[in-house]
Parts: sequence; C-alpha cells; structure tokens
Amino acid sequence: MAIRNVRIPSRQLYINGEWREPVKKNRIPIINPATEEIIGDIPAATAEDVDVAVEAARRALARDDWGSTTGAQRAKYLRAIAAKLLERKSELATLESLDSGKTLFESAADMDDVAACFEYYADLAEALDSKRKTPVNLHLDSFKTYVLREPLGVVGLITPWNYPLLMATWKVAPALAAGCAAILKPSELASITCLELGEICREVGLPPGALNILTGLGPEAGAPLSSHPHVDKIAFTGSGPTGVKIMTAAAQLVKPVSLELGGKSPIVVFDDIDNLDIAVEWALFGCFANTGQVCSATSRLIIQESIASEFLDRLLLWTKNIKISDPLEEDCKLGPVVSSGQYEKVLKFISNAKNEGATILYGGKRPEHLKKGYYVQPIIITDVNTSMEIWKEEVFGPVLCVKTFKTEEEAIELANDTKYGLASAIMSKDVERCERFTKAFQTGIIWINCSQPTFHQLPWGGKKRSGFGRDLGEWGLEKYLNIKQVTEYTSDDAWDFYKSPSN
Ligand SMILES: NC(=O)c1ccc[n+]([C@@H]2O[C@H](COP(=O)([O-])OP(=O)(O)OC[C@H]3O[C@@H](n4cnc5c(N)ncnc54)[C@H](O)[C@@H]3O)[C@@H](O)[C@H]2O)c1
Ligand SMILES: NCCCC=O
Ligand code: NA
Repeated sequence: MAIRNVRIPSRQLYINGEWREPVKKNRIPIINPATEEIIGDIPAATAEDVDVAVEAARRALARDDWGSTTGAQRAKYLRAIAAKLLERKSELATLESLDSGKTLFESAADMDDVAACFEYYADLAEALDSKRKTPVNLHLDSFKTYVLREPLGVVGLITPWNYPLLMATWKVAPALAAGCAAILKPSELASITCLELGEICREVGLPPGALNILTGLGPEAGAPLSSHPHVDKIAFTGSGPTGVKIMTAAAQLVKPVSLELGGKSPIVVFDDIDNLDIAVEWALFGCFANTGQVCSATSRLIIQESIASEFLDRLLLWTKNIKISDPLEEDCKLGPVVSSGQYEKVLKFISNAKNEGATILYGGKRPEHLKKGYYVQPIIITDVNTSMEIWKEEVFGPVLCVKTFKTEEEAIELANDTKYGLASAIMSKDVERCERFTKAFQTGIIWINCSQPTFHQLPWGGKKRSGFGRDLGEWGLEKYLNIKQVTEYTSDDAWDFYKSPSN
C-alpha cells in the first residue's frame, strides 16, 4: 500500500541476514492511528522463531566474520548503517509517523538522532580496541595480570513503540559496537522502521546473525526471548508490569537485565524565573511533546503559589495554540496517540480524575475537526491531591496535572512523592537552589531550566520503579561487555602452600 508516496514495505522476520517467514506464518495488522486504517502487516514471531534467531546469533559469535572483529571493523558497519539511514531519512520518517502517529517533524528529528547514535557508537567501538586489554600492575614480581573487555554474548533487546526506531537504536548500536550478537523485539504497535533497519543491515553486509529482528506480540515473541537459556542478557525498555515479567523470567536463569521503565516526572517552577513564557513553553514541551508518550514526560507541574494563576493563564493560551492534526501535515505539533488501547486508557484516566474530584481546566476531548483517529486534546488538570490516581500513575498521553507550593521544602516533598525515579526538572534562576534540588531529586535525570533535551553522550535511566541500568553514553556500551580478569603466575618458584611429598 502506498500512502503519501511512501510504500509500506511487506517484510518477513530478519534472521541470519535474510528475510524468513515465521514458522507459524502468522501476521499482525499495522494500524495508522491517524486514520484507524489497516495499512499493511508485520510477521508475528513465536518461540520457534526465537530458537532459530538465537541459534543464528550464537553462530555469528562463533564465526570470525563477526566474533573476531575488532572495534574498528564493527565501526565501519555502524557508519555504513548510519549513512543508509540518512539516505532514506525522509521515507523512514514518514513510515514512523504513519505507524506511530508521531508528527513528521519529530519523526525526522528521530531519524537524525538514530543516525547520530550509530555514528557515536562507531566512535566508541573504535576506542574499545585500545581498551580491550588493560594491564593491572599489582606491584608483585610473581604475577602478571590484565583485564579483558569482551562482548557479553547473545543479547535480547525488547523495545516500546513511543520512539520505535530510536529506542531500538539506543540498544542495537551499543550492542553491535561491543561485538555482541543481538535479537531485537520491537513493539507490535510500531515495528515498520525496525524492520527497515534489517533491510539496511542486509544492504551494508552486516555479517549474518549479528542482528536479528523478530516482530511479534510480547507474550509470544518477547517472553520466550526473556526466558531463553542461550540469551545472555535482556535489555528492556517499556512498562513496569512487563519489566516485572521479564525480570522474573530472567531471574530463573540468573540472566542479567537492564530495565528502562516508566515515570511520573515533576517540573518544579519557582517565582524567580525571568521570563514566564519561556518557562511555560518548557512545561508544555515537557508534557505534550510526542503527544505525551514520553517515559520522562514532566507530567506533574509543581508551581509556586505566587505565580500560579498567571502561569496557568499563559499555559492555557499556549495550549490552545497547539496545532492538532494528521501528523503528516505541516506544522502539526500534536498527533494521535498510538492505538485504540492507548486512547481508551487516556480517556479513562481523565474520567477517573473527574470522578475523584479534580478539575479539568482544559482539554481531554476529541478535537472537533478530527472525526477519525486516536486524537485527544492536550489536558490540564487542577485541584489535584496526592492520593489521586492522576497524581500517582503514568498516563503516557498529553495529560498535565498541576499542584502549587509555598516553600522549597514543600516543593521537594511533592516532587519526590512518587514511586518512579526517572527524571525531574526545576525552573529557577537561583543557582544555589538548583544545586540543592539536583541533590534532593530522587531521579536519574535532572533538567535545569528545561525539560526533555536528550543527548546520546549522557547516561539515560532511572531509579526506584523507573528501573535500573543505563542506556546511552559509555554506560550504554559497558552493559554489553563482559569484564574478564586474567591472572598469570610468572615465577619459577613453587607455590609452597602444601608440603611436597618428595621432601
Ligand atoms: N525509561 C525509558 O527510557 C522509556 C522509554 C520509552 C518508553 N518507556 C516506557 O514504556 C512504556 C510504554 O511502552 P509499551 O506500551 O510499548 O510498553 P510494554 O511494556 O507494553 O511493551 C514493551 C515491549 O515489551 C514487549 N512485551 C510485552 N509483554 C511481554 C512479555 N510478557 N515478555 C517480554 N516482552 C513483552 C512488547 O511487545 C514491547 O515490545 C511506558 O511505561 C513508558 O514509560 C520507558
Ligand atoms: N527523548 C527521548 C525520550 C525517550 C523515552 O521515552
Ligand atoms: Na501502528
């Protein structure tokens, strides 16, 4: 099917460097959330396909063309992938928008980030060659020791739909840079661009089995990957409940996992900010970008009482000005949410908030000009108390809830009043106050006078129920490495612990 001059490719599973029909031959429809139409389908892998992919990955590690590569050789593949991605940027961005409902502007920015992330890990792969073997001086004559950093093995990468290709890349690029063989299981709700990554790997001649891509449902394809005895690690990004299932399955085999889960992040705004509109725009971007479907969305606005009324007036004006439309339309700033399930979930959160006594200051309805598609106006909710669901639970939609504070102590208590620990933002021109909050926020990411800017050089991840482990930066590479110590006894003398029988 061709939409707006882009053909939706029909693909199979990408296993051992080629396209392969799933053993059970099942397929899952692709739905465009802007129109609710079926625009194609993706293959549905099951445990049988997981077995084949894991075997292909094992063989890749055992073969010299992947298992014995230097970091510099792997960097060439990563750069070739980045170049091909950029060649196809406009097509891939359109596919991403059609599949997930992201605005075309955001999808295009994602494709730039994806290519840059492959380039970044190409640099780190090269740098790995000089760090592969590190001597450790014990200051002893009788021992020579060193530490090796080796690929961890076969890794399973399970990813969500909100940034389909970008979230996959945060794991695929470092895993390949480290020399692992990987099996990617993207979300069944948005897999098109991840399958195209398979085509790109085929075109650049990535050795067979180094990356395998299995689309399919979580319980059918993700679960057998998590519990597979020959998968050495699972790196997961997604919801808390799925994270628990994956960790439970992996625990049976003492398989390491990293979990990037959800959040309910705060943005604290003080009355000393110079420019109200600048702060308002960050608050808006922090919660409504990507239609609020961002793990780190600052969806709890905690605002100093003295400026609350004026701040909310401006926030309302800015919110009403957001263009909601088909994500492929120019200047669209808010597309539909990803699926009917997500749409129903968002609407339920809004009705529950109302039933619990909160006030819907603005939004939450279907925009009048959009009769079809999973569209909802951005929502601002006030009169919230800390026992309400809307304060406590992640919505993963364009829903901002607001509370006010008087003192710094009260602000920090509200900010940390959550089971999650992914990100926090503070808006204030008082440098010392920002430092105090940086220390007090119980999260892995702190934004000062902004919310959401993300750089692949910096560690990404959280604490508490937001998970553990880090993507991105050098930390994102370390987790795909096995650290091996080598200790050699170099003395000609006997060890002399036991008495020799010949004496
Ligand atoms: N912390 C981060 O970096 C980050 C980034 C993006 C999204 N997220 C979180 O992701 C969630 C939204 O994504 P989602 O709805 O795709 O999450 P999800 O947990 O429903 O699905 C994530 C992935 O897990 C798979 N899966 C589902 N059940 C499984 C099982 N039993 N075993 C193995 N795999 C299984 C899915 O098919 C999908 O590929 C939100 O909670 C959001 O906060 C976190
Ligand atoms: N800016 C990227 C955020 C990824 C998590 O949802
Ligand atoms: Na879709």
